[in-house]
Amino acid sequence: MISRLTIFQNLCKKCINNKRYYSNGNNFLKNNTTNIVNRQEDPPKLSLEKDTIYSLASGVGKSGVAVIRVSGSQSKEVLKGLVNKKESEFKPRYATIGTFFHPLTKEAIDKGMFIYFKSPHSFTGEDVVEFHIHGGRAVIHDTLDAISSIGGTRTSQPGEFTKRAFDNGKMDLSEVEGLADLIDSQTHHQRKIAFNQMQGSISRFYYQLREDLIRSSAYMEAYIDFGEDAELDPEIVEQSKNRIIGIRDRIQSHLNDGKRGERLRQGAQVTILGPPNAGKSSLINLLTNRKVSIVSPIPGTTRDIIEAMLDIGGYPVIIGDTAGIRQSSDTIELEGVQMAKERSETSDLSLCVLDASQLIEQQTSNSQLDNELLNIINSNTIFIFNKMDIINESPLKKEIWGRKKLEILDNIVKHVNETRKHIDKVYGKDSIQSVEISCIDNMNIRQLLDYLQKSLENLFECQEQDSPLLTRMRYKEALINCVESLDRYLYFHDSDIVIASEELRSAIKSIGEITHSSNIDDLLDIIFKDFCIGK
Ligand SMILES: Nc1nc2c(ncn2[C@@H]2O[C@H](COP(=O)(O)OP(=O)(O)OP(=O)(O)O)[C@@H](O)[C@H]2O)c(=O)[nH]1
Repeated sequence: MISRLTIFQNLCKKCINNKRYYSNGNNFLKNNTTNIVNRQEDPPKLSLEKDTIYSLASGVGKSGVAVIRVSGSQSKEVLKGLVNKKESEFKPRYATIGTFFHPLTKEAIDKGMFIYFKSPHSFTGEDVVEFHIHGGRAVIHDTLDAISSIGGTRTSQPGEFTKRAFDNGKMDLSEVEGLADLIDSQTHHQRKIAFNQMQGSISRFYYQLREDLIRSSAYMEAYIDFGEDAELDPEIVEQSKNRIIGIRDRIQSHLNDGKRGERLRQGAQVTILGPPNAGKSSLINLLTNRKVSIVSPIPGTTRDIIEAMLDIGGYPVIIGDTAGIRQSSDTIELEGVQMAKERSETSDLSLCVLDASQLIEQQTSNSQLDNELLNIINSNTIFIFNKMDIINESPLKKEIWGRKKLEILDNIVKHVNETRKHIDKVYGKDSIQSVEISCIDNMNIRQLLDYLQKSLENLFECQEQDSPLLTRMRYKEALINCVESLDRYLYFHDSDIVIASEELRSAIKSIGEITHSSNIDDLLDIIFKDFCIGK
C-alpha cells in the first residue's frame, strides 16, 4: 500500500514539475493565481494593433545599402506587390536578388535583395520581409512609398518591431533592455555586457533563482495542505527553509556588486580636480582629443563642471573637468569649487592635477595641496604631476623635484592618516598612485591611460563570475524587495506558516518582475522611448 507520505511527496513532485497546478488541500488544481508561478510561460498580452508595419531599419542618411523591414500578416502581399516573382520563389530565410517595382506605377525602383522570414521564425514572430536596397534618399523614399500602397500597412512607431517580438514571446523584458543597451553601447565592454543580456544571461540567472524558490514554495504549500493529515516529518519543511536561506544569501551577494553593472552601462565617473592653473582643462582636452574646456593662463578659468565621454580600454568613462580648488571671495567661483568637491566625493576615480613647476618654487611642501584639497583625497585618487617639461628643462630643477616629490608624498600620507576621513586602513606611500606628465609635450599620456585602464579593470572586476552584472536600478529594486520578503518569510516561518508562505509568493513575484513586469505598459514606454523607428 502506498503510504500517505509517498502520496504527499508525489504531489509535491507534481506541483514542482508542473507549475500550472496548485494544491487546494484535496487536489492539485489548475493555477488561477498564475501571476505568481506562471508568468514566463504566458507573457502578458499587449493591445497592439496588428497592422503590418514597415520602416527603414538602417541608419538615416546616404549609405551604400539600406534595409527596410516589414512585419505583419501583409508582409507576403508587400513582397508580391514589389517583386515580380512567383510566391513559390519566396523561400524563407534565403536571400534572393530581385528588381523592386512600384505596385501602382509598375516602375522599377531599384535592384537589390530580399529575405522572407516566415512566422514564427522571425525577429518579431510574425511574417517579416527585409528589403536590402541602395541607400540613396530617393530609393528609400520610393520603396517606402511602394510599400505604403499595399493595403493594411503603416509606418512603425519607435521600438514597435521589438514590442511585437516581446508580445509574441520572442524576448522577455530583460532581453529587450539588453537589445536597447546594445544599440546604445559605445564601448567594447558595454557592447559585451549588453549582448550577453540580450542573449538571455540575465533571464537565465533569474529564471533559475525563481525556479528554486518555486520548488521550495511547492514543498511548503503542500505541507500546509497535507502536513497535519499526513503526519509528515517537519524535516521536509526545515530542508526547504534551509534552501531558501541559501537562495536569499545568493541574491544578497549578487546585490553587493558595488554598482559595477550600472557603472559599466552608464560609464564610470572620473573627476579631474586640483588647484587653479595646474593644467586640468589641458588634460581633459588631451584625453578627449578635442577642445572641450577653455585653457588659459588666468587662474580660475573653469567654473562649471565640463563633462566628456571617453572610451578607455573599452570601458566607458564620464570624465569631468572642474573649477580649481582654492579659497576665494568670488561667490560664483566658490559655487564651482563646491561642485568640484561634490563630484569628486561621488566619483569612481579622481585625478588630482598638480603643477610640478610651481611645487618646486614653493617653500612649504604642499602649498598647492592645501587642506581643502587634501580633504577630498581618497584611495581612488591618482596624483598627476603636470608641467614636467619645465622640470626637465634643467638638471637642477630635476634634482629639486626629486626631493620635493618625496616630501609631498610624505605630507599626503601624513594628512590622510591623521584625518582618516576616507580610508579604513593606515595609508602608506605605496598606496599613493602618481604619474608625471606634461600636457604641452604629451609626455606620459599613454602611461596615464594605461594606469587609468588598470584602475578601471579593478573597478569593474567580476567577483562572482557565475552571476550577471546588475545593469539597471529596476533589477536592484526587485531583488531588494525579494530579499525583504524572504526575510519576512524566515521571521514568520516558525510562528505562522501561512503568512510565511504568502511572503514566499511575494518574493517569487518580485523576481518575476525582472523578466515580466506587472507594470508592463509603463515600462515598455520607458524602454522603447529611446528606440529608433526601425527597431
Ligand atoms: N609648460 C606647461 N604649461 C602647461 C601645461 N599644461 C598646461 N599648461 C598651461 O597652464 C595654464 C593653465 O592651464 P589650464 O589647463 O587652463 O589649467 P586649469 O587647471 O584648467 O586652470 P583653471 O581653469 O584655472 O582651474 C595654461 O597657460 C596652459 O597652457 C604643461 O604641461 N606644461
